[in-house]
Amino acid sequence: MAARRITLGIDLGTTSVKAALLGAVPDDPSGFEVLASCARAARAEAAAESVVAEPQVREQDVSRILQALNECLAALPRQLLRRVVGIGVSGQMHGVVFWKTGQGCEWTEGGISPVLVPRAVSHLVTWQDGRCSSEFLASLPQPKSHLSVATGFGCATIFWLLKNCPEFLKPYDAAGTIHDYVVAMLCGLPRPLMSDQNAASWGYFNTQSQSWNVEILRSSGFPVHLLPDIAEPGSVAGRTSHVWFEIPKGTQVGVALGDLQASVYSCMTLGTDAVLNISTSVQLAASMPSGFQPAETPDPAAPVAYFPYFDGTYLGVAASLNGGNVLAMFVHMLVQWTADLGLEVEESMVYSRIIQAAVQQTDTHLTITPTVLGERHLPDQLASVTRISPDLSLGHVARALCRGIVQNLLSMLPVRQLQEWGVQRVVGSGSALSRNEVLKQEVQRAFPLPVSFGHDVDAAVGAALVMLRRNLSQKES
Ligand SMILES: Nc1ncnc2c1ncn2[C@@H]1O[C@H](COP(=O)(O)OP(=O)(O)OP(=O)(O)O)[C@@H](O)[C@H]1O
Ligand SMILES: O=C(CO)[C@@H](O)[C@H](O)[C@H](O)[C@H](O)CO
Repeated sequence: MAARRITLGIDLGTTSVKAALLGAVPDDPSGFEVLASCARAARAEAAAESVVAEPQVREQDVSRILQALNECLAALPRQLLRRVVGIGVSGQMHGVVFWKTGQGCEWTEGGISPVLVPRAVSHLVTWQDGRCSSEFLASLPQPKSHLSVATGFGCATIFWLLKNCPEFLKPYDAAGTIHDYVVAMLCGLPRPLMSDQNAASWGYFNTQSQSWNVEILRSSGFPVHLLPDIAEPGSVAGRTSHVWFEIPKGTQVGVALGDLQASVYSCMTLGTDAVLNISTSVQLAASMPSGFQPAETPDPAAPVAYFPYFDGTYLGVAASLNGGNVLAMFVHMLVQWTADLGLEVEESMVYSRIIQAAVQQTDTHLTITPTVLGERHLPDQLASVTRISPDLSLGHVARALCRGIVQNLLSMLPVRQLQEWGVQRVVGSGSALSRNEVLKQEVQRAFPLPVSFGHDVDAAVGAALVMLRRNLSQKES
């Protein structure tokens, strides 16, 4: 009997790194099962001290991300890792990391097998970075793309660095998202490869022609040599250059996906499904009919964006910057206030207490618009709290916060629009949702459509699933 095919999916998220092992199950309607999974908090933001003295800077330490990745791999069953035939990688979109070709990492002995350790690599400037003000963005050339450029987008960050710290860029000759970097390091690629899913998230990329706006960028002095080569998402980027946690040397590694597309891929079973993913941020996405082409020019005021999916198709997406991170800020604030009062409390305990309190408080008049980080289409609109009554219990606040996150998203992409697109069901995904009963209740309350909930390592599952399906179709042809 032929050995069962297993693929590994990795998701390099903003808060955590996740890994999932998938096995093919030909008799099951989904065609796969999750054999094992693992998640590790990266705590990479706290560890990153920026050379840039700007309050809005959001950077992450790449060595912390790789450490979390190594910990995830070490926790997966070795007898399964030995049988992995393909690795799919996804991660936080929009961000940019720089490295020196040939010196981006080192493989060092790590006990069981060699591990990846970053070397000549910058911090990751993430999608949450706010250094590009509205005035700065307005000074940039107009892209030839249907997607507008926002702060935290790779090309905007590079423009900012070029203008404000040109010395910073000098040591580096390669750039990519954090997941492009990991793929390049696993395979020892001489030049990074990037899928259109991630290229579109950097800005100045035309999805119709599948090319960067090279002339527009070059004429503004942009270092175009830093733009990665474009390749199809999930196509083979290369093969692993070392044995890695028992995964054989020479295993195929796919061109990295966006975490949005990977999450959607893991749980959208029908073209009439919408996917609601709540993790650090939150997205509501539905597929556009085949043949759909977005407008030729960007509309920075539009709350819905059209992101490339697979095989020339698009997702219509409301991508809010304010999701699980707003709850995390609230929890962090409570922990800090408690410490200021001379007491100590664990974050995980605060999460479970606020969720419990809000489960008891089934309704509230309190209204919270949770846009603490603004939105890409409304960067200057911050959060607000209204309809405050004397009964301001923890339950009221936590319930209103969860409701606000869902309502804010629906104000960007109303149910009516989903229905016009033919959506008949909503599938919920993401670990902020799967761990929070109140968010689930608010999602069910908000959608007049059937809602089902997936698992909490969805993007990792999606990345593994793309590789599993590609591997099966290669074997069949
Ligand atoms: N103990 C907890 N109970 C409930 N929710 C929690 C708990 N700890 C964290 N969360 C929520 O989970 C969110 C982090 O989710 P997750 O680990 O999926 O992030 P991520 O995958 O790194 O994000 P992304 O995929 O957007 O990059 C936090 O922002 C917080 O809202
Ligand atoms: O949440 C993210 C990273 O943790 C982002 O990659 C989002 O997926 C992204 O901002 C959005 O979905 C598309 O703009």
